[in-house]
Amino acid sequence: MAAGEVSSLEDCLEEHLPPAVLQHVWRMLYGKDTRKLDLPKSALTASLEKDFQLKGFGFEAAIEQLRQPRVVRVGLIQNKILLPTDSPVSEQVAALQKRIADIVEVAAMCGVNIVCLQEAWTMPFAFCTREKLPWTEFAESAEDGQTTRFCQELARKYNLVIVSPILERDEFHGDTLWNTAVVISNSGKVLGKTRKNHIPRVGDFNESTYYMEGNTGHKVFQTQFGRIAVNICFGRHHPLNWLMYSINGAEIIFNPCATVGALSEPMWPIEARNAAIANHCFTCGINRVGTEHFKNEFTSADGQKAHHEFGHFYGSSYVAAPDGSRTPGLSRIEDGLLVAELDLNLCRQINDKWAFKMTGRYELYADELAEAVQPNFDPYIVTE
Ligand SMILES: NC(=O)NCCC(=O)O
Repeated sequence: MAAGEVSSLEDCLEEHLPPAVLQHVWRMLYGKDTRKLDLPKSALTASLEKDFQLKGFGFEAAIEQLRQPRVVRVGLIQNKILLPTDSPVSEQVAALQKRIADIVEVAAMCGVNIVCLQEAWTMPFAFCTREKLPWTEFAESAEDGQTTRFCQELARKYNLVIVSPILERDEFHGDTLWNTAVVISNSGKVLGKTRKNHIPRVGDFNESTYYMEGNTGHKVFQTQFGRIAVNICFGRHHPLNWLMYSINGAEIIFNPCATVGALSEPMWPIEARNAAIANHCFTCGINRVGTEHFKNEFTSADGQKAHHEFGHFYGSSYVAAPDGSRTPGLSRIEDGLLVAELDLNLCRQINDKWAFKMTGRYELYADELAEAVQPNFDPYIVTE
């Protein structure tokens, strides 16, 4: 176990609660039981050899008369960086690519159709430092950068869709940097890209020093395995961001993140799960793991001493379903692959049951928000 870090909430409960009680606690905390997937022995052996956690769970939907089940397997990958942050940029990227290639191979063995990697997966989360070099050197073209080409090869080889969140350099628009997820089809083609809409200005997340708020709206990508969208990290705090992906038809919304325990851990199990409930879709929260060390000290502008570390990235990646159930999380300290089998029919079944879309009264909010964003907005407060 990493110094001072608990491996997971699930491990703590299993260690300390009697089995008869545990069963009720799981139901109260995680809703309807998810089925444990029977993953191939070869995949389990490979995950042990390559030293990452492998877990698999399935969500059920009711059998319908007129629609076949729409079963898809997603793979969520969380990982530490591998080399010291002052190693040459190209070596850091190459080491991470090798690690991801190993984990994606196991995802393919488990029949995964769509893989999502963590936010800015090719690099340390160096935005705390506010230094430009060498971090901006990790930025690449979304269309034909070496990371996209690497993912294209994997996508073709294993016939799976890959969501690859990177730091993007847009050479055609003044070398602008963006925080972008590239969606690569199982055919190997780049289906498109979608940029992070909401940029944090909290704690050491000094990301606004590097890139701009995304300008790609709320795109949804039609893949062979269902309609997917990507709400990058800080966007998970914004219910309207999730809502717009859902309004555009997303059945699965991936939420690749980089976030640390002291800041956001109490929010983590709630936000993506609530979005799955509110929007009748599946959501997948992915967070990196480990503690990253930077050579030069930086301050948090809070009067405390300068330091070299951002804090602990607590992993805990999970999948939530529209009926409010969720998988257990991956470890808080280890690399991991979470495989989840989803029947996308569950989205419409829950929509028909709870009807949050039908009862949403969006026209009320459209009108009121249109007024609220005007410079001369007068808040509707009733006084005596
Ligand atoms: N990467 C990122 O946007 N992190 C912000 C902190 C958080 O949302 O928990």
